Amino acid sequence: MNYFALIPAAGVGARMAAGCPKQYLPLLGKPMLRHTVEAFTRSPLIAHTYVVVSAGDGYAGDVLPADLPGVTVLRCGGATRMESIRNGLRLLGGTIGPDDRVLVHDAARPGLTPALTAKLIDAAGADPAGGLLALPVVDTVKSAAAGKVATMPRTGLWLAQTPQMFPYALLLRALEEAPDPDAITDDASAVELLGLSPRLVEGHPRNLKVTLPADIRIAEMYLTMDPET
Ligand SMILES: Nc1ccn([C@@H]2O[C@H](COP(=O)(O)OP(=O)(O)OP(=O)(O)O)[C@@H](O)[C@H]2O)c(=O)n1
Ligand SMILES: C[C@](O)(CO)[C@H](O)COP(=O)(O)O
Repeated sequence: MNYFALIPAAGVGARMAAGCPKQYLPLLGKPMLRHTVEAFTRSPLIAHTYVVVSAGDGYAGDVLPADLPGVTVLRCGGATRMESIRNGLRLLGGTIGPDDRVLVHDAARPGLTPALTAKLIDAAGADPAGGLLALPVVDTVKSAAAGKVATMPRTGLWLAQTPQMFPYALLLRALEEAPDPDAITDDASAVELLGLSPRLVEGHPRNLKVTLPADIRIAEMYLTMDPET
């Protein structure tokens, strides 16, 4: 069984309001996407890394030159994260075997390390339902609906990170069969809709999703830290 990384990188980062898609913003002088890709190219467990960008992406060629070893750019991005991933998986049908594992990882999570990838593969690589990095909720959780605020029990709640790792055939089927793809915000939820329970493996705060401008400084701080922490 081989492990492949698939990085959806076709979003624009609307919440960032930057002059270019957020995955190309410099972190410590290097585009965010390059940090993310290198987390996989530095991992001996990953056979190849595929990056999904939009057809008209004008940045990818500079950030990920065609001769970057172990990396292929696929210009098949869609209107949503899920569409970008599904389009990439369809294109890789003849390349990745049904039981090979695909690790889907957001371009916007540059703090991933080979150690975290190894932890996920070690804990869930053999699980037919797959698995994902996630963090147990540490804050008190409130719900607010129709003017009523209530407190939710936080026991058993986790925040999903990526990579999210599944057998290729299972993930493609889950995304093809999802009844409401717009409601699917991560890959694991599509697999859960098939009645399966992907394994939760504790991740690390350094693997944050860079979503808001303030996240850039936090991501840079983690990138200066020892990747084994
Ligand atoms: N049509 C899309 C939308 C998002 N993504 C990717 O999905 C990941 C997670 O999405 P998010 O970080 O939320 O990206 P955006 O939707 O681009 O940003 P925002 O939520 O800030 O608007 C990112 O790596 C992004 O590049 C994608 O490949 N195709
Ligand atoms: C997949 C994900 O990173 C899990 O936390 C997240 O849902 C993706 O972000 P989006 O803003 O929902 O696209």
